[in-house]
Amino acid sequence: MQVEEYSAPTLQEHDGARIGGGRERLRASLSRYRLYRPAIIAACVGVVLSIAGTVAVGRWENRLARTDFEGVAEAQAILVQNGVNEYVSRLTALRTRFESANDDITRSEYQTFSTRLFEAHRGMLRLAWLPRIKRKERGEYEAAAITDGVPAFRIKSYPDGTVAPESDEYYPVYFSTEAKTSPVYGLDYWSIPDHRAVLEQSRDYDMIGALRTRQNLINQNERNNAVMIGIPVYAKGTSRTTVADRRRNLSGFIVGVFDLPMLLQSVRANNPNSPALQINLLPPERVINASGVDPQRWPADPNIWSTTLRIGDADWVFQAAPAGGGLMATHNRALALYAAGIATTIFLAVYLALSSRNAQQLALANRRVLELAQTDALTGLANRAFFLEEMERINDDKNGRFTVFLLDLDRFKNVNDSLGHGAGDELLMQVAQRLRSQLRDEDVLARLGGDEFALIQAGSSDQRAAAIELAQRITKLIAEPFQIGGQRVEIGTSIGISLAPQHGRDQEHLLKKADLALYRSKSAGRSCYTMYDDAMSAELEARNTLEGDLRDAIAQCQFEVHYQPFYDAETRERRGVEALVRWRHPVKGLVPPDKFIPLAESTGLIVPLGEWIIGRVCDDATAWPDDVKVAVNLSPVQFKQSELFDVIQSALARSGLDPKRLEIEITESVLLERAAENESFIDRLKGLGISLALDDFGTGYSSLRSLTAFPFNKIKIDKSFVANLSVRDESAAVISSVVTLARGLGIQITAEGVETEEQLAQLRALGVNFAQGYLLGRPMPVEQLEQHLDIARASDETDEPAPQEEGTHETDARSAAVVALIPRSGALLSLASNG
Ligand SMILES: Nc1nc2c(ncn2[C@@H]2O[C@@H]3COP(=O)(O)O[C@H]4[C@@H](O)[C@H](n5cnc6c(=O)[nH]c(N)nc65)O[C@@H]4COP(=O)(O)O[C@H]3[C@H]2O)c(=O)[nH]1
Repeated sequence: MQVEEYSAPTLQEHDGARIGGGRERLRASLSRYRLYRPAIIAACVGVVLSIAGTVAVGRWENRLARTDFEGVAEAQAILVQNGVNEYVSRLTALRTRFESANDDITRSEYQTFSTRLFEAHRGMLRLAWLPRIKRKERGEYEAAAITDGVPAFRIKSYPDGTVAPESDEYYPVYFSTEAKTSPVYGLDYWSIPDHRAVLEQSRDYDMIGALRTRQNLINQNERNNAVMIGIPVYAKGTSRTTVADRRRNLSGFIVGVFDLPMLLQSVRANNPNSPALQINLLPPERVINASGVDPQRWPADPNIWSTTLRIGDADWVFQAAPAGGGLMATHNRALALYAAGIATTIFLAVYLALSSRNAQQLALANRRVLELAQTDALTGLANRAFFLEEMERINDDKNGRFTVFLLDLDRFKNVNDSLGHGAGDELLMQVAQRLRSQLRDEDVLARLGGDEFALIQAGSSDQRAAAIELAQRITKLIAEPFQIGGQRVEIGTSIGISLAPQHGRDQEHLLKKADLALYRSKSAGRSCYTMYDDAMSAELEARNTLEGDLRDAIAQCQFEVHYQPFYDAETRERRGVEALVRWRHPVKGLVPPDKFIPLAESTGLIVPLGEWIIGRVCDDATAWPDDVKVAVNLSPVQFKQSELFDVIQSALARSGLDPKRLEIEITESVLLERAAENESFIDRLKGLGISLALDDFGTGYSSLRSLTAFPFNKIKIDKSFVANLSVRDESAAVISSVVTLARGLGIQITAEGVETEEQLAQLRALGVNFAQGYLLGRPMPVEQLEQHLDIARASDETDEPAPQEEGTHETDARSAAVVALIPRSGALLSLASNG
């Protein structure tokens, strides 16, 4: 990872889908319509049904009302007919009276008789006697009337009321129920054309004539809706057989005027429960229209009911209409039904709308829960669960051809550790965005957790080529620098690929194989991709077998600790030994640590194994002379165990080994994590008197910062530097600088892997403190070492060959050969001399 200052950070926007506003709005409207469709349909159906119901009930109500109305109108017509009949019968009674008495009736008799008739009938306006006055009788009559108390009685003409001109005969109002001062007295009905026509007809045919009077005659207060009935009176005892008889013998007319509204009022007063009607009475003149319909008898208005009334000798038209203008019944039921229908509709529509909305909200909530369950919260990608489901779904498709990629970010941990988790999160989001940009819609991208991503590439014609092409693109894209919080960050990605159906169909196999390939990419140096092949499975199988064996080995104590001595580079005096573990495999023989330590570390088995080693080493070392120090390697995995300090302390306590004789060797990678915890752990170790060595210096990170940050007592220069001493001048230069630096810090230096005298001489010249290597002694079992030490002590006088490591790799003969060679190297001599 490289971290540099970056001045203008620009974070790319999340590449969410953007759809045109118009389409979006249309889609929103459609989905709203779909949501509320049941409510809308219910509302429409409800309104239609309400209207239909209202119309039907309205019609039914109308029919009812019409029937009611017709019944009432008919009853009123009967009542009016009765009233008219009664009225006419009274006029007829008056005629009888006149015809029996003839001229003998005096004004006062008339007054008495007619007032009785008049009072009994409220609709009557006037009852009058129109005598037939011949020209020569005029003066006599006028004088008699005045004598009777009618002031200034004169026979008058209609319409201006002036004195009537000379005529053969007159029919003036002579007797009347009016007050004697009324101007009606003397009015000649013969001068009123329509009155005269009716009267002439009634005279000629001895019938009761009737006339609808529409104009005020004399009295301005006279009502318009009046009916005049005229009855001819013939002279007593005269013939009335022919028209001529009747014309000749006519002595006058009884004229009655009754007011129609008043008559109806009186009818209604006698029937208070009858509903109000507007009633019209039309005279018998018939007007037939073009279609042959009598508009009076059969009016177009359906609200008018009509019948005929017999008045006098003619049929009059009686018309009745509801007083309010419409039919009598209101549409209460229809309105109530309409109101109830609309209210029910509204209720139902609102209920359905709310239910739909609730259902939608529930569905949305469910979908959100499902989404959350399927989505990685940080990146918004699919999560592991969804990814597995998708694989299964695609697997179910018989023709499913797809490629599985597993991706692991390289150096992501360093970003997290150095820039913080916020930066780590931001980096993951940007990685997700870059990956997404490389995929098609049908591909599936997921974050499985941490810095692990996975994707399914949908099948294409050349699956393998397409997979490689995509892997190359992704590797290149992720290797490009990121800008995180104003800083430039460089990482990489390792990819493992498996193909379906070639490498299997079910998700378990495909993921396992992609994982194996990923493992290979990582061990191959990262930032690369690997496609699965069957050899990887074989390797895995071997590894699994080894893991099983390793577990058994720990249980069955198949391990041994061998010791390799190290010496003072200058004097070649022994200084101590390094403990190096070996596995005595029942079948494979002695297995070196680099074949099982990494596996023990990845499986966590290193923890119990390491605990055993420390105990073993402490126990062994207590038997050795005090000047022999013992160094133990600690794995980074052990270092993370919080119990490690207690393990070391109790091993020391149990064995009684002086902590000053114990040296802990760690590699620099241990120090890169958990700096604070490491510092306190190291302080506690040093507090006990244990010394600390930095192993494999020159490989890996080799940061000088570690040297100054932690209180190392020793640096162990890696054997690769020593091997290169004679080949590359830089190696000597590096060792020289480290020696200078270490001296300045008060740290001692051990050179590992010293195999030749030349190397030893060079190292000595460079100022290295200690030397360790095959030249001086290979790792060896404890008995051999102890024997060697004893021998060494005992052989102060006798030459002894340098001790050799035993093992299945070396035959006894070979060991003997090596032993035979050692004295020629001179190492034994120095051991012996310094023993
Ligand atoms: N070519 C060459 N090699 C030489 C020479 N002198 C010593 N060596 C080898 O160099 C390795 C030194 O150990 P190391 O760097 O700590 O490297 C060790 C150490 O990292 C690890 N290891 C060994 N024992 C333990 C242990 O008990 N615990 C832990 N955690 N790691 C251990 O395994 C590594 C390998 O151990 P070994 O196979 O024993 O290999 C040993 C040793 O046999 C030489 O002149 N030439």
